[in-house]
Amino acid sequence: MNSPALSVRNLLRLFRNAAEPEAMPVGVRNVSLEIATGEVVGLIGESGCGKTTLGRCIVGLERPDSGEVVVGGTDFTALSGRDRRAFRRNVQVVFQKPETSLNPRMTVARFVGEALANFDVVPRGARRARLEMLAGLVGLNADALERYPHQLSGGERQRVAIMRALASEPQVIVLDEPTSALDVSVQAQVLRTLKALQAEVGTAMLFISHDVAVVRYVASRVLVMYLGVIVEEGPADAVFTAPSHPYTRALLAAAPRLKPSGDEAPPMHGELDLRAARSGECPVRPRCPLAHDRCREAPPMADLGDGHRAACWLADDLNKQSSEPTYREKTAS
Ligand SMILES: Nc1ncnc2c1ncn2[C@@H]1O[C@H](COP(=O)(O)OP(=O)(O)OP(=O)(O)O)[C@@H](O)[C@H]1O
Repeated sequence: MNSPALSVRNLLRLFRNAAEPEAMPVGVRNVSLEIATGEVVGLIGESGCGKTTLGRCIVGLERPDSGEVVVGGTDFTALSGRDRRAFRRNVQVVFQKPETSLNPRMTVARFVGEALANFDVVPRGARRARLEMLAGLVGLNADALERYPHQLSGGERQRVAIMRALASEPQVIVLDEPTSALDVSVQAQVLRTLKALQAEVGTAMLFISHDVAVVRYVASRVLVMYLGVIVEEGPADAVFTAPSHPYTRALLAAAPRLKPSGDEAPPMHGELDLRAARSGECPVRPRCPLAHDRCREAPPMADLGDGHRAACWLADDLNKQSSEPTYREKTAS
């Protein structure tokens, strides 16, 4: 990879539950990742596994306990005050509900124009042309620029949020479940726009979703998170066609639109439960249908080639097994 647009190193952000002081704290545990310019990386995992916390640390809404978030060579976590605020132009976020970021009293032109002015992106006289260009990029008509949020549909509002995120020409955009609140047909349109944007603007994107089918559509690389750690990562094709961690296999098997018809991927036992996890062990052990004695020791990331890695003692075997034609046919969407 050329020098990455985003490099997260050993990021730690844990929350303790005051009511259960002996339980393992929840959050993000020593996560490292890189995203290249123009790359869309998907982050999948069950609700509560730490996806949003990681995204919030990357965009500076949450301060990590330790670790680095390096964007264009600068460690964002080391900045404070005015430097930190100014640096925000490089890392933008799009949330699930655009209502949480749009200003109901501002037209689209004013709302997005504010970002152009705040970050001094283009001279005042060039702002209107830039707004029209940005509207075109996200698939909005120029007349939408004069509307207020309540005059737009849900899909249009999300396009405005994406437009505002793009306005400051960031190096990285974190999209946290950006299409989960939209109707399925609108979701598809917004996803197509995001894919087109990837080719056009070259911003690095971290696309967070619990919907593995959506991630499969937009991302070229995928990270799978479990209780705050990355348990599998790699090119989307490799992870989706040859999942090599029991958790990834269970996650894909449970996805309505990717479900294999066979029983090659046994489901995880029970719910995500941190109280069952023991430090030093494989975090998935209490729920893993393939758990064995060795899993009392946390497995290292096994290198499966081409950047595909999985933290499981059985990763090589699972990789071979799920690369077999029968499994691949069944998991093809
Ligand atoms: N400010 C906070 N204080 C205490 N606990 C928190 C805080 N923020 C997050 N958590 C806990 O950290 C864990 C991870 O939450 P997070 O929202 O990052 O997960 P997620 O994978 O994004 O889930 P979801 O898809 O439901 O948003 C959860 O157990 C959550 O309750």
